[in-house]
Amino acid sequence: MSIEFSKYHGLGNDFILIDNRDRDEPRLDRDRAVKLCDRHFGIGADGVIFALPAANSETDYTMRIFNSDGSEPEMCGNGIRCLARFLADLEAARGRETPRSTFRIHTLAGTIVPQIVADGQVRVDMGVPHLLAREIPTTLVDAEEKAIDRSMEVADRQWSVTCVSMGNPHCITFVEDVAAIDLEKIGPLFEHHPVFPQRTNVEFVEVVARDRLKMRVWERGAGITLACGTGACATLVAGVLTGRCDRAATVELPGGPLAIEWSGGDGRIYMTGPAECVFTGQI
Ligand SMILES: N[C@@H](CCC[C@H](N)C(=O)O)C(=O)O
Repeated sequence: MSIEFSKYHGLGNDFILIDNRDRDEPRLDRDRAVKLCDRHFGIGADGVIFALPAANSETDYTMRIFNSDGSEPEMCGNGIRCLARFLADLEAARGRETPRSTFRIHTLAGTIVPQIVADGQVRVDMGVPHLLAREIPTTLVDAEEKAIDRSMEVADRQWSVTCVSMGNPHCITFVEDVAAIDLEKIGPLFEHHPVFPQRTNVEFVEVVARDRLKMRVWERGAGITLACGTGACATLVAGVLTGRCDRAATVELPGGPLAIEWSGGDGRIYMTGPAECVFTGQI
């Protein structure tokens, strides 16, 4: 069996994209996805994304994603920008008369709407953030409480953390110097900490200015990545909730910047950033 794939990245957060529009189940199982993500023995990627048929009449397509460890997250911000470009490319190749620039994508985190804008960047309506402990989920505070600037112990040290769900869980810590964090060591300890029953993504953030945040991430199921879209959104929310930043800011990641805005009107988060095709091939 041969399967066509495309490799895309959003600020170096890279994915193998599979056209899965002819069937409801992913064409590859999790074990195969893990092998393909391997950077030495496979294609190399942070995850595999499947473009599936619409789940209902309110959406155009469905996105499913496997992390490089084979687990399935609810959402992926950089991934959904890549998916939008991939779908636009597929529709253009099929000669669709009026190529779409906006897609309503069904995800495990609800409907997410990416839009390809004039300069080729993708602006995504990421929905509203969830803050209650049971929604993250975390047992750091009571189920109906919010974990904002709460203390937790990791590696014999107290960290002040804020927890935000963008459909997937994030634990954000503001630090003086983000470069000084030993992410390789500390990241997995947060990810697997017993207060996060579904594990967590963890972001370390330095406030450069009220509209500029520098962030490094350890992703659940993928480890250190060059960028995390949902993580950048969660970071801005944590910054606003703790009075550290404005509602619109640039989040600088190792792979480049993302523009994030938390609307004071509808409470939704908007993320704008690039997505590029690197190469295509056949498995
Ligand atoms: N890189 C992503 C997030 C991918 C999912 C994450 N690893 C998880 O398990 O929640 C992004 O850009 O948002």
